[in-house]
Amino acid sequence: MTKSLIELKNVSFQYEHTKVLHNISFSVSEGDFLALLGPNGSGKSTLLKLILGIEKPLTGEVNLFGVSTNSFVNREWIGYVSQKSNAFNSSFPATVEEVVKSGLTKKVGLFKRMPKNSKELVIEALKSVGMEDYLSRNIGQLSGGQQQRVFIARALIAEPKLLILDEPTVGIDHENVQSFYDMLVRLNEEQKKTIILVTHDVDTVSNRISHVACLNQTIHFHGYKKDFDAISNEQLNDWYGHSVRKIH
Ligand SMILES: Nc1ncnc2c1ncn2[C@@H]1O[C@H](COP(=O)(O)OP(=O)(O)OP(=O)(O)O)[C@@H](O)[C@H]1O
Repeated sequence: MTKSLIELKNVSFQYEHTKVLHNISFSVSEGDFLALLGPNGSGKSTLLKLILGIEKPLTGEVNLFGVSTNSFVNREWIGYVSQKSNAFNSSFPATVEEVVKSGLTKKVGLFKRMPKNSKELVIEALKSVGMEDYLSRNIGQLSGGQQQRVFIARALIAEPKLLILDEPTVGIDHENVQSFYDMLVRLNEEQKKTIILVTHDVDTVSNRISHVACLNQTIHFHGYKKDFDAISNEQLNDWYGHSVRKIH
C-alpha cells in the first residue's frame, strides 16, 4: 500500500481576522510528483507553513509520515526550497560548494563536524541537478535557473524523502524549463523523491507532473494530471476567481 507522507484532515486556518484555509482534507503519497496550484493569495504558502510546522491549524490535524506535526521530529526528511532562494546578486561572497555544503547542517546538526567526505557529497548532490561543473563558481554569477538547481542540490544533500519547491520555475527562461523538468522527473523516478511543486501559474503545470491539487481557500480538485487536463477553462476560472487558460 502506498504510504501517505502528508495528510491533512479537516484543516482550517486564519490569521487574526483573515480566513485563509477552509476545511481542507488532502494527502500526498510517497512517489507523487504533485503541482499545488492556486492564484496569488489562495493560501499556498500558508498550507506549506502548516506542513512545515511553522503554523498550527485552527481546527483539524496535519500528519507527516504518519505522525502528527506536533510530535514529528525528522525534519531532515523534508527539503524545502523557497521562492526567494535564487535572488543572489553577483557580488554575493559564497561559492556553489559552500552553499550546497551548508545544507549538510540540517542532517548533521549546527555545531557538529562536517563529515570527511563532505566534498564528495556536494559533488554527488550537484550531479543530481546537472551542476557538477560549477563547484567553484560564485553563486551570484549564475543565472536564476542555475541558482535554483544549486538550491535544490543544497536540499538534496540532507537526503530528504520529500522535496517542496516554491515557484521553482520563476527564474528560468522558457527554453530551459523542459530540462529543469527532466531533472525533477529523474529525482522523482530514479531517486524516489516525492515532489511538491507550488505554483500560481497554470502554464507551469507540465505534463511531466503526475498529480495536481487546485487550492483557493479550499481544495477544488486533487487528482491525476490527465484528469486535471479534462477540466474546462470555465471551471478553472470559477475556482481562480479570474480568467485563466490551460495551454497544455
Ligand atoms: N502573516 C500574515 N498575517 C496576516 N495575513 C496573512 C499573513 N500571511 C498571509 N496572509 C494572507 O493570507 C492569504 C493567503 O496568503 P498566502 O501567502 O498563503 O497565499 P499564496 O497562495 O501563497 O499567495 P502567493 O501566490 O501570492 O504567494 C492572503 O490573503 C494573505 O494576505
